[in-house]
Amino acid sequence: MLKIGIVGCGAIATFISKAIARKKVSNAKVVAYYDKNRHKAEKLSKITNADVCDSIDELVKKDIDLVVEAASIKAVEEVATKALSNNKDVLVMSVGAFVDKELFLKLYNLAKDKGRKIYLPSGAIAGIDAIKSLTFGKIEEVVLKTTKPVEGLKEALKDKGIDADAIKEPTVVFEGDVFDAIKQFPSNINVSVMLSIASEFPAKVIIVADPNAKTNNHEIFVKSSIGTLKVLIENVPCEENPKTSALAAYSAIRIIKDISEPIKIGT
Ligand SMILES: NC(=O)C1=CN([C@@H]2O[C@H](COP(=O)(O)OP(=O)(O)OC[C@H]3O[C@@H](n4cnc5c(N)ncnc54)[C@H](O)[C@@H]3O)[C@@H](O)[C@H]2O)C=CC1
Ligand SMILES: O=C([O-])CC(=O)C(=O)O
Repeated sequence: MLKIGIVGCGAIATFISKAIARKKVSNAKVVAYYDKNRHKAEKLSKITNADVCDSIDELVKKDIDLVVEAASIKAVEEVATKALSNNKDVLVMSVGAFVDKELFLKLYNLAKDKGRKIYLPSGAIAGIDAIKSLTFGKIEEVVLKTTKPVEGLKEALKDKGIDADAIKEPTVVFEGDVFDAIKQFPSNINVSVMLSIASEFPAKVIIVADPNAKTNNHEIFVKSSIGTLKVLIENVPCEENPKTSALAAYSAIRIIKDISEPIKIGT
């Protein structure tokens, strides 16, 4: 039985908790939660009967195998460092944190020293399996075009001084590299960092705010000497947090299932 601790008890943690409680993953159980808002952890503990912790330190000292970070980019360094130092594997949802190469190397080396694993789920995009394989050839171009309903981009647009309510037609609100994309849209474009890590190539990113969109769409283009990949995924947003696609949560659930079972399907 894979024992899990979850840091961050929002939309993704809710999906994971329900999937485990409903036995969609039968060889795993949630043992502990921590959220800076204790009330959110208490809500999820009612689903799984797991303990509610008062700190990350308390959670990583529990008898668990895997710590799931589903909180924020800012939380990743502390959660992953403490999990790995306490001999736990860690699954990171806020992959955008790894745009910081120093942090990536620090956690990579810590995991290596400790003999532990860092899991980065495909999240809200598809095609990571093929993109990883394409790195054995020469990658020439990586582009991500993300279109989201205006509502899902509202917070980030406000921070950029853009009035989301004034957007009446599909509008490009960002065009640039992955580094600026994740800085300006930290809760919307973790997928661009995932794509760049998988392809080992900095992605060009275009973000469109569409007042008529009902889904979070990600169009991926990767040109390489091995082949050209084009993927379009139209994701249903989570009710609890429309910025986040349900697929992102299900990709975490799928990794948990893969870790807990004797067979792993796909790359
Ligand atoms: N890799 C991917 O494809 C995707 C990644 N994400 C990222 O996954 C993370 C979780 O997403 P959601 O569940 O939708 O977010 P959410 O906003 O619904 O929930 C996050 C929870 O974490 C808590 N939290 C934030 N910082 C914390 C900290 N330092 N310590 C403890 N708790 C903390 C909040 O109180 C909240 O309850 C976010 O960073 C999000 O941007 C989201 C979608 C796709
Ligand atoms: O869930 C999505 O569609 C993508 C997302 O929010 C992210 O990558 O941060």
